[in-house]
Amino acid sequence: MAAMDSLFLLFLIPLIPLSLLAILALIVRPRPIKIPIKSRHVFVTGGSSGIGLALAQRAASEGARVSILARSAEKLEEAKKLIQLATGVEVATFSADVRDYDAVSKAIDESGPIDVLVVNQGVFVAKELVNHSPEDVKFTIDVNLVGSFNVIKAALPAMKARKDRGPASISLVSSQAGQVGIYGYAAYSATKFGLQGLAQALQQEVIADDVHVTLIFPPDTDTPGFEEEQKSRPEVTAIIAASSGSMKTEEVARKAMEGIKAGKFTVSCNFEGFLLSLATTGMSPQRSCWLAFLEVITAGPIRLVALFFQWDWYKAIEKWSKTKTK
Ligand SMILES: NC(=O)C1=CN([C@@H]2O[C@H](COP(=O)(O)OP(=O)(O)OC[C@H]3O[C@@H](n4cnc5c(N)ncnc54)[C@H](OP(=O)(O)O)[C@@H]3O)[C@@H](O)[C@H]2O)C=CC1
Ligand SMILES: CCCCCCCCCCCCCCCC(=O)[C@@H](N)CO
Repeated sequence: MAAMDSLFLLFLIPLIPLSLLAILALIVRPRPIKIPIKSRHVFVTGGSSGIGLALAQRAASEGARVSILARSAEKLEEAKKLIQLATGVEVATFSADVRDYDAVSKAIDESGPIDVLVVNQGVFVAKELVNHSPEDVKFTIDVNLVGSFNVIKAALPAMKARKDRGPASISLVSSQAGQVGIYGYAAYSATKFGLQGLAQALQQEVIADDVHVTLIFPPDTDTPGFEEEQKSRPEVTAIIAASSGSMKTEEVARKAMEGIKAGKFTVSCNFEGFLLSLATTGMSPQRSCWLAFLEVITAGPIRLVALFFQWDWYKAIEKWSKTKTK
């Protein structure tokens, strides 16, 4: 009898995860979606350098019509030549500052209705807040956060008005420093955390128009912007950021494009980034029942892992501040 009972229990055990998975498959929202790239209009802000340039080139090579926007006309021209050389595709360039709503709006209207909007422009200087001038803090917020609002607001009416053109996408390039606050990134992290709120609210507002929002979270990436940042980055910022290693620009663009096409809300770029996304998923939408399953069963343990990371980082900060005050 006892043997029968334990056999029965043995059959019952797998039923628990299986029914959880079945429930999640029923309830995850929004529903999974695929975003086509070929023959569509992809518009990339900050498309003249680094991650944005790599994304624009990737979209062109996949058969999209591509527009790029940035401030410097020279850098835009260079990027245009580079993409043409690599893919044979001629991209449209728009010189505008994302802080200037009218200029952004004019460029977007000129470019024609957008199917896939990639909001990627960003500035970053790693500096302790005490050493950061109020002007620089405001500049970071204006370009990274207010600029993103400007771009999306300017593109939204035409994106919502599309008829029979398939699912559209608005993706935003955040940062792993937009999932966890990091020493030296008070202003920068604040702007990238801001994108999370913008993206979550926006997804609810545009789902009925078949527009799908994606947030991309790269680690340190070997772009021209990063090269510049490294010249003055506090040592402890570099130590903490090293927990997630660094990636090649093309690799980040490949991950980002895969995520956009798969219609994911959250896109992590490496293994540490995947852990970070599990740890910080909170109230964000999840389209995949498999990932939802993983989020539910790892919720407790991943918090423990996060606390170990914090332990390690605070040790580094303590050690570093001692050597500094000596
Ligand atoms: N590199 C990294 O380590 C990481 C980067 N990121 C994020 O990825 C994004 C791209 O970064 P990355 O490729 O490194 O940066 P780059 O500095 O290499 O390129 C930035 C791009 O944004 C444009 N840009 C900057 N300011 C403005 C503005 N006010 N108006 C319009 N365009 C502007 C630049 O052109 P121009 O100057 O001519 O305007 C350029 O095309 C950023 O949002 C960044 O925060 C996230 C994680 C890691
Ligand atoms: C639960 C476990 C979590 C484990 C991993 C945590 C690792 C976090 C590292 C954060 C690195 C931030 C890099 C910012 C890059 C960036 O945006 C700058 N280069 C400026 O552009």
